[in-house]
Amino acid sequence: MGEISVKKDISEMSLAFVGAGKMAQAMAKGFLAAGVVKADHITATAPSCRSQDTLEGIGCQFTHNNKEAVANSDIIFLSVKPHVLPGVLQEIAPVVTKRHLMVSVAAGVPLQFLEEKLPPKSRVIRVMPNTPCVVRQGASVYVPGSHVEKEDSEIIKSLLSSLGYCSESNEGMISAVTGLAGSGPAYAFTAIDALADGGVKMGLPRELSIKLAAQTLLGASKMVLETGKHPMQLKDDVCSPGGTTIYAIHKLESGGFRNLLIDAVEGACLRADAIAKKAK
Ligand SMILES: NC(=O)C1=CN([C@@H]2O[C@H](COP(=O)(O)OP(=O)(O)OC[C@H]3O[C@@H](n4cnc5c(N)ncnc54)[C@H](OP(=O)(O)O)[C@@H]3O)[C@@H](O)[C@H]2O)C=CC1
Ligand SMILES: O=C(O)[C@@H]1CCC=N1
Repeated sequence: MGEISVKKDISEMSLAFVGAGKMAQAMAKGFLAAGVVKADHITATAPSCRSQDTLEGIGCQFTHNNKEAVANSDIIFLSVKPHVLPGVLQEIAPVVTKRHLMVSVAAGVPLQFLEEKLPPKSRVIRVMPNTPCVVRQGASVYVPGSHVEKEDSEIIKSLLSSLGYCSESNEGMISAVTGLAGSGPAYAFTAIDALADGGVKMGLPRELSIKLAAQTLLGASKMVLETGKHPMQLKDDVCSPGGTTIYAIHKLESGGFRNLLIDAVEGACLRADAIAKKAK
């Protein structure tokens, strides 16, 4: 996680999450764990009280009033579901000013749509984060809108880097990023659960199975990131000739394991594209 020097003091800035659900909570908790933002500088909004205890429990403010939260904050994370976003943009547009840096995490909602629904020249950035932000192991990209200044991008890069890996991207890539990294944790959780089932089937206790499965994926991921070796070379290093692993790999290949993962990324990517078309 590289440190970035930003002239404005981010720790003095106030953040609002419009939408206080799973993604907002993951980011808010990650920011607090990283110590980049003060808890009492974060406000989250939602129509119900579902998330209130969690947000207040970590020292953040919670309100049902979107306009007030936006008016009193510098950086606004639009963290409602994509189909809810048009109504929210219409509601908050009257209080959005030059002060505000608007950051949408909504899958599939294009920058042009966001910019058109907000006052002219609004500074808008599109971000695709993922839930491992909560443990500061997120993988995010951001795409600056047409009226974003260099320092705005630096602020977002600095904030997102505190939550894990982050890079600037272009909007043409963001659906694919969504299919791979935005949705990706769900594939990994499913893989961990299935591996744990395998352990249980072969006689291991459930708790040990889940730990072994999760730590195995964590260790393998770290090896890819830290050795710089190609994943298939690392796979070959585990496969002893005539040993156990190549028998398992044969089973995976027979079942179309790689095809399924490629299809999964493609499916989520195409869904993000379909959401984008609806927003136009
Ligand atoms: N979950 C993920 O892994 C990821 C999600 N995203 C994006 O993040 C966004 C949020 O997703 P997620 O957190 O999963 O969804 P959740 O359903 O967990 O959260 C949505 C939040 O929006 C609130 N909300 C609903 N209507 C309004 C409104 N009119 N004004 C203010 N808040 C409102 C909900 O309140 P209430 O609880 O009262 O209904 C809830 O707090 C989506 O656009 C998604 O595409 C992006 C990357 C990853
Ligand atoms: O499933 C979704 O639509 C959101 C966006 C990426 C991850 N979760």
